[in-house]
Amino acid sequence: MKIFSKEQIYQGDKITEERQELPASELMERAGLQIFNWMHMRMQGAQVPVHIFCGIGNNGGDGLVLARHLITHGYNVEVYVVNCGNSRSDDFLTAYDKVKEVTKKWPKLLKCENDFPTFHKDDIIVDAVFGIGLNRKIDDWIKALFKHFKASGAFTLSVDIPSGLYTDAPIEDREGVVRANYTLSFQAPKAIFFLPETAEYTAQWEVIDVGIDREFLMQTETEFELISKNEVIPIYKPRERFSHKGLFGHGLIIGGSYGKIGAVQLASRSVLSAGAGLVTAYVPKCGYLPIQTSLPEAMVITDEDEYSITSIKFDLEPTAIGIGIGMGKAAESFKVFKTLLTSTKVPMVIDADALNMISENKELLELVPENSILTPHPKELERLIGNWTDDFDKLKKTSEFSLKHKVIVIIKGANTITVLGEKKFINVTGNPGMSTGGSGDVLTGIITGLLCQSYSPVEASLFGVYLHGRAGDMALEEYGYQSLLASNIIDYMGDAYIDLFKQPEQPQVEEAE
Ligand SMILES: NC(=O)C1=CN([C@@H]2O[C@H](COP(=O)(O)OP(=O)(O)OC[C@H]3O[C@@H](n4cnc5c(N)ncnc54)[C@H](O)[C@@H]3O)[C@@H](O)[C@H]2O)[C@H](O)CC1
Ligand SMILES: [K+]
Repeated sequence: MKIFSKEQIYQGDKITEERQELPASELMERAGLQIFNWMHMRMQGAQVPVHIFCGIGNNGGDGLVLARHLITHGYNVEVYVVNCGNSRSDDFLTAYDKVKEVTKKWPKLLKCENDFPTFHKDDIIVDAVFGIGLNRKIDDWIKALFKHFKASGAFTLSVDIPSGLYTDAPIEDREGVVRANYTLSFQAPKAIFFLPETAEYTAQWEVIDVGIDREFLMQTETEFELISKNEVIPIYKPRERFSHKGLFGHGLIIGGSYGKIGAVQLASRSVLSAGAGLVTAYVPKCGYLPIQTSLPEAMVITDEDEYSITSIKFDLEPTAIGIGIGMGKAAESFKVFKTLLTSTKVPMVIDADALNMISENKELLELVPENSILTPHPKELERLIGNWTDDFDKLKKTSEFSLKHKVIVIIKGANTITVLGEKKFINVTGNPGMSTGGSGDVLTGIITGLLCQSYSPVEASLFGVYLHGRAGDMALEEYGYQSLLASNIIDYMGDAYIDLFKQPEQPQVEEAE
């Protein structure tokens, strides 16, 4: 799913109004009605007090349209206009007049803290103060209002985005942002719902379709894209009936050192669970027995050294290589890694200590083959690209790094982001149970396994990250957040594949009018 920028959203509105020949404020009418439908379906006429806080722009206008529908359907509604400026938008004013047509109880004007209403924790707050149009720091009394929302403990529903967030810039003051229990966002989610510094402001989100011009939506290229099942199904390569293991490639996992052989076992097993035909583990001698006994499906080649990798010599032709897991940074390991970078022609996933070796010897970057996949967690990323001031700065620097060195960077985290030049793909699967030792080794193995089956490096990255997270989500149901182990993620890879083609269960609730 595409994630549009603020400028693209405004442009989409304009194009839609022209092409569909819509009267002014029709999109706002659609937006407000859809939010009403969402609430009405859940509330079924319940008389819970609903407090709607409207700004003076179009986000506020959406709140006013919602208020009108709730009032005409007999809900218990209080409407407030948060008087944050003088320039009310035209559509806001139209929506305001229409509210006055349906009730004698006019919206209350809030100008300062003394005007704040009190509410109960069982009430509902609708936050329609600021949408994507926020363009400067908010006043202190509005910040106090948002703190007042939070202190009440009432369920807070944000319209489009939690007020106080910018769509394309970091937060200025963390207390000046509404904490939404739910956000109903128009046409597409916003990137800030997924970035580490801003995701916490909305516990859940849903997209509301306001009927923006389809052609515009299809043809507009976006910087961000959300990767969920719909996006990976077209990537999936089905198996032919008469296939054999020779068609699915031979993965080579290079890594391990004394005490860190398990990482290679996990990655090698993941290569096979992702569907590669064969896997070979290249480990120091001390890894021979553990891998042979714990993973009979794998072949093992050992280094000359007992404890670490000192010479990478093999006479097989791997289809893809995953390197760095548990490898350590011994001087000899560095030398052979450098040699491998110059000699290898097959696609490569570079992880863990291989990334750290690159960070400590930046000249290695010149040798990294084009389209290699780098899989850093945030600390490893910082060592690679330097520190950043905020999420936006981090993504900008990662894009520059990706463009300069022609590599794909997978920033691992709660919403793993795959960066390919300017483009950023945000993954939706995965859960905090996966923050456990070995989880990254599994990801490296899965992506290597997909590269073996002729998925392109971008496809393997997106599909691999998705499958890894999905398998983790399915494993969570059995093991729970605390007990989930990296090997459980591998156990659920089969289910993650099968789940790709399962139809979601249809909700049994009838739509309200
Ligand atoms: N396709 C869609 O997504 C649709 C979205 N809609 C809604 O419209 C808003 C965007 O509306 P806009 O009027 O451009 O901006 P806002 O309502 O977010 O408010 C801006 C408003 O407030 C002023 N302002 C900005 N920053 C501050 C500040 N710090 N302090 C005080 N005042 C501030 C600014 O000058 C404006 O006057 C979008 O989010 C949706 O909710 C459409 O209704 C339907 C189509
Ligand atoms: K809002």
